[in-house]
This record gives sequence, structure tokens and C-alpha cells, in this order.
Amino acid sequence: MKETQQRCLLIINGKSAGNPALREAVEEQRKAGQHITVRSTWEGGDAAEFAAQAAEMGVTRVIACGGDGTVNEVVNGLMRLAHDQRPALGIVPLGSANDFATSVGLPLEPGPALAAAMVLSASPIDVVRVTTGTGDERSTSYYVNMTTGGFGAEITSSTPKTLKRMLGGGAYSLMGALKAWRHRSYRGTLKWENGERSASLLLLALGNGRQSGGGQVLAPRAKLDDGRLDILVVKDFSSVLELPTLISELQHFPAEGHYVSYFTASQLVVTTQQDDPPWPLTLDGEARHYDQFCVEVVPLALKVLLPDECTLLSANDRH
Ligand SMILES: Nc1ncnc2c1ncn2[C@@H]1O[C@H](COP(=O)(O)OP(=O)(O)OP(=O)(O)O)[C@@H](O)[C@H]1O
Repeated sequence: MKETQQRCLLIINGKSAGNPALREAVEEQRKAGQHITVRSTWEGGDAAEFAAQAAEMGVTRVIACGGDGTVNEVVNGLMRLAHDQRPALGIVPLGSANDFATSVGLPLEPGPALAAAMVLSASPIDVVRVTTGTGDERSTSYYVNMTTGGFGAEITSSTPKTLKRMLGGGAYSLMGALKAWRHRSYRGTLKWENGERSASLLLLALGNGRQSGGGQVLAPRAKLDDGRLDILVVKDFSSVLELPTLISELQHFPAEGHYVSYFTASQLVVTTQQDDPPWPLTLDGEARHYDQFCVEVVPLALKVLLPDECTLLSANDRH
């Protein structure tokens, strides 16, 4: 940790611009001599726009104040800058889930979180690039924590608590909930550098971080800086009798189980056949549908202000 003066840009989700604890925290840090410029968003896209202006403002730290959606928007803005011009990213968690901030061990209250963002050192982490569509429809975006695809993506993006209850309640409760949600599987072909498989899937999770959906750990062995994506594939089932095995496998994350496979790759491409429905994929907290998408690791692309003891950094691996 460094006790130095910082030039920071705070990007606040407009929803939280009046947050009293955040206002107090900014005032306190300014009194302590920190140079803080604040920008508040009006609508989606603003946070990325502000972040992309950070280099010309001469700031060294950009602090995203909001939920996971705001963090990922700021990441997208920073990725528009050349690598050596990207300021470090800090986080003051103000969302409802805050999955990234929670899993890396950042303080969750505005005062301590902003104070931490002034002194924490910046660790380089991987960023994940997602390319969707083809030809004129092609679009690229980035994320730092996790994205989910398939039926599970529709649930994780809308009701974090429901998902937790579903997975914690045993086979019949899960089956009931799945029926109520008009559960469906998605067919597709997954291709990565060491393999290929076609399957009917319930859930696909692509983790650089470990959790999504408000505390649901779907990539328990992920590291932020190992150049790999942790991939969880949950195959579909046809009867309630299969569910106990599926639930048990979801607790152990086997490399190759009956329903659950867990492996790593630096790139994964998912494609559907012409008659298959497009896949829901959560990007920025919202599920959108795609016929094809490619996720790939951009190694050590961004410096993030993290606790030195963060267990998601390879340097803190137990030997
Ligand atoms: N002034 C604003 N008022 C309301 N919504 C906004 C405003 N500015 C941006 N947004 C929307 O908020 C989204 C980001 O939300 P954010 O992730 O900060 O909160 P959240 O959804 O509550 O968090 P979490 O994902 O942790 O539950 C942006 O993608 C944008 O669409």
C-alpha cells in the first residue's frame, strides 16, 4: 500500500449520486488532499464514455462507483485506451449484487471502499473479450468477472436470490422452480483450443472471477491473472431422478462428470445450428440472444486496485 496523493476520476452510477455515505467519503478524501473529479451517469453508455476520457484528463485511478454493470462499463471505456494509457481501476460497490467486489475482498461500504481505492496497489489482471455476431452484426465488448450463457443466464441476470434458493433446496424444489421458469435447454457446439463438443446445455459459465448472480460461485478455481478462463458446462437432464447427481456435481465441479464439466481455456467459441434457438448470454447484467459468440482472454490488460492478499491473484497461490 502507498500513502500518496492520487488524481482520481470517480464515475458514479447516477442512481447513487445522492448517496450520503459516498458524498461524505468524497469530502473526507478531498480534505485529506486527494484530487478527485466526479462524473455521474445519466444512462447506459455514459460510464464507458467517461472512462475513455480518463487518459486525457491526466488521472491515474478511475473509480467505478456502482454495481457490476457499472464496473464492466468502465472496463469497456478503459479498454478503448492504449494499454500504457489505461489508468488503474478501483471500485466502490453500490450495486445490489457486487459480485466482483465481494469475491476479491474489497470493502463494501463507500467510506472504507474509497479510502482503500486511494492506497491499494494496482495488480494487472486479464480482461475477457466477447465478440458476438458475424459480418455487419459483429460487436465486441469486454468484462472482468463472469458471464453466463444458456437458460441459467436468464435466471442469474434477473433473480439472484431465486437462483440461490433453487440450488440450495434439493432436487424436487429445483425441478419445481425450473418448471415454473419454463426451463429449456440450448443446443450448441463449443470449440476451444483443446477440444470440441456439441451438447444440450442448461448453463454455461465463463469465469475470470468466481461468482455471479449475487453470490453464486460458478468458477471456484478461477484466477484473475492466469491467462485462462474457467469454464463450467452444465448439461441438460430429462428426469427429476437425475437431479441429485447434477446438484452433487455442482458442489464439486468435476473435470468430467455426468452433467457437469469444469475446465480452462484461453478462448471458447459457441455456435448454434440453423434450427437452434439463439443463446442467451448475460453481458452487463442483461441477457441478450446470439447465434454465435467468441470469448477470449486478453492477458494482463488492466490494472485493478485489489487487496494484496486477494486470493484470486496467482501470486497468492498456496504452495
Ligand atoms: N442515472 C441513472 N439512473 C438509473 N440507471 C442508470 C443511470 N445511469 C446508468 N444507469 C444504468 O445502470 C446500469 C448499471 O447498473 P449497476 O450495475 O451500477 O447497478 P445494479 O444493476 O444495481 O448492480 P448489480 O449488478 O450489482 O446488481 C447501466 O448499465 C445503465 O443502464
